[in-house]
Amino acid sequence: MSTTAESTSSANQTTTGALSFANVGKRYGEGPFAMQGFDLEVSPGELVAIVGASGCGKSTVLRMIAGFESHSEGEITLDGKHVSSPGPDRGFVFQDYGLFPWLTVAENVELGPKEKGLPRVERRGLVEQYLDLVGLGRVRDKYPHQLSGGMQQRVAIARVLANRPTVMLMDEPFGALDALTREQMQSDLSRIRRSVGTTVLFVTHSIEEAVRLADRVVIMTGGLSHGIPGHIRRIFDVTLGTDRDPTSVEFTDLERLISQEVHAQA
Ligand SMILES: Nc1ncnc2c1ncn2[C@@H]1O[C@H](COP(=O)(O)OP(=O)(O)OP(=O)(O)O)[C@@H](O)[C@H]1O
Repeated sequence: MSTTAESTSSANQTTTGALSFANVGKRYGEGPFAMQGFDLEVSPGELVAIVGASGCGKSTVLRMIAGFESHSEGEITLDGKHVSSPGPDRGFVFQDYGLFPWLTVAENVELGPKEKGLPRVERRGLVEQYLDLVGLGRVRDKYPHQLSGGMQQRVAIARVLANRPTVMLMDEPFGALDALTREQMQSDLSRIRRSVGTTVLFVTHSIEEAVRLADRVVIMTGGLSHGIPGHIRRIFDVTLGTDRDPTSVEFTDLERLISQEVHAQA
């Protein structure tokens, strides 16, 4: 079982999970554009972090890829296919975990494969594989309320990965965690995504978190409260390698540059 999933994953690393936004804009109802002119190409297996002031449209971008929201103009494609509704090729990790409290950890992770109609033995294999990957094999029979916040978020990640998505969308996933747990989750996410090869779009308010995790950092600015649609201000490549030291000069220099851009006038 694990061999099958791993070979699918390595295929992901080179072939699937290419996201493209071409001149994408979003209006809620008949209101003004909340965001507009969003152009971005994301390569398979890339982790792109989106930062920017509150209300510039970061979550809107994720929700449009997820298919939770329609886009009003432009085009979004995943591996060349137009994105218009939710699908198992895109998994969403929310800040508040979104686990079903009446299901055990294993049952939560098994949900997606069950919906897909996979046979029981294959489902169990996936549950084991992804709970092991997030380090939670031992709590498979517990309920979400019996776990810490960090553990619940790990279950949420395993639940998404068990669907073997090509893209994982993460909206402030570690925002509710204490600093130590958050750091641990960041290094776990780096390890996990290297292992599964899924493309990741990651929204965060923490510039340090973005620099720790991302291949590129997209800075958004503007938004309805500024009177102009949210848009991309600048994109930074992060070329700090895999073992990033937040106290290094290179790290703090980049963090400072990004912070200046985020806090500049819209
Ligand atoms: N369902 C909705 N209906 C109407 N307006 C909305 C809706 N969802 C978001 N908006 C508006 O769209 C704009 C962008 O919201 P969005 O949540 O994408 O911003 P954000 O950058 O993620 O903000 P935050 O960092 O605070 O989460 C905001 O002005 C928000 O009020």
